[in-house]
Amino acid sequence: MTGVVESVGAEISAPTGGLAARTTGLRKVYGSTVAVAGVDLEVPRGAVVGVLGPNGSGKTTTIRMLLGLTQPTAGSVEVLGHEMPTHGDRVLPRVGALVEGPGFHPFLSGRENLLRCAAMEPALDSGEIRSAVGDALERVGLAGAAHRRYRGYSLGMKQRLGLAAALLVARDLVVLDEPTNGLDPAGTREIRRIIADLHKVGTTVLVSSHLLSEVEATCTHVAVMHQGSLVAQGDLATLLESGGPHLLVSTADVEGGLHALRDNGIPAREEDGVLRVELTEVDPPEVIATLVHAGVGVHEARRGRAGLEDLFARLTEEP
Ligand SMILES: Nc1ncnc2c1ncn2[C@@H]1O[C@H](COP(=O)(O)OP(=O)(O)OP(=O)(O)O)[C@@H](O)[C@H]1O
Repeated sequence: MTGVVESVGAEISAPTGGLAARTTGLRKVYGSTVAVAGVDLEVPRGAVVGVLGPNGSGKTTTIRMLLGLTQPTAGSVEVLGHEMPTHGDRVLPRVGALVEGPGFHPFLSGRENLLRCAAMEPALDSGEIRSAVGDALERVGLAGAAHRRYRGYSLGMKQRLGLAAALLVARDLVVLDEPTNGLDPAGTREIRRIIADLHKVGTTVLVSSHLLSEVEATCTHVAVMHQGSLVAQGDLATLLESGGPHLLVSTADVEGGLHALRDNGIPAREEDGVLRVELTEVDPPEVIATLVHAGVGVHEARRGRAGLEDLFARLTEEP
């Protein structure tokens, strides 16, 4: 995966309805394959939205259509208040993107490639190009390897260069397709930090991932894709709780715990060797007090977050 940045002409206009991007009935069909099956995606302004889904669920195709890189079979796309791809020339300079596809010259160095990208950024004067490139290389941790040919870069270094290109100038929206692909744990942490920094300054970020843990660590909102469809979207906290808040209690005496809770009118069941207590009518202190009072030792009690985890497990378990 290599990076490519979209550019040209900077201008600010407020997107409608507090959304930085929106798709309506977005669909893409390749022959007999329905890659994207009518997606209504909403990307709130200022949010970090994680597009989550197993391989082949349509994340990249959706992102490519959002950026005007792939023509939809049906449906519409609005980015920063403008129809895409019709108004791509107005919108794309304000959008930094790291997406799959060829973008860099194999025989040029990382720095030379980035200088070429920077020369196409309308927001950069020629006098600002060198320092913008230097800053971007520093920011993604590639300054030390900037003189080396792109051809010899590892996947992780290619990812970093793509990200550097996306961050050459301040953007209103940054779109990252699987940005941690090929990165080691330290590189993954750096990407998280960069996303957090973008969020702090109010940049909207749309980032795809097939890892729930990745999305949980970085995103304020999530959109879950499965077989081309959007099966859930919303703010992360709400989705995580959507299966109903519950408490998972580890104890050596599960049977005793079940009796103690049920005797006190607290519905509970065993789940994978621990007690699961729905928190609709009781709160965690009451559950723990009931168990302790009955002489059932509590090793650990934690809030379960069934909604998104269950949903995502169901998606990823399918062949
Ligand atoms: N250019 C293409 N031609 C034919 N089929 C395609 C093309 N691009 C994507 N597809 C198919 O569309 C479906 C969705 O692919 P897409 O790359 O959007 O999924 P994804 O969720 O991004 O997967 P991954 O996590 O593996 O990148 C897949 O079945 C894929 O094989």
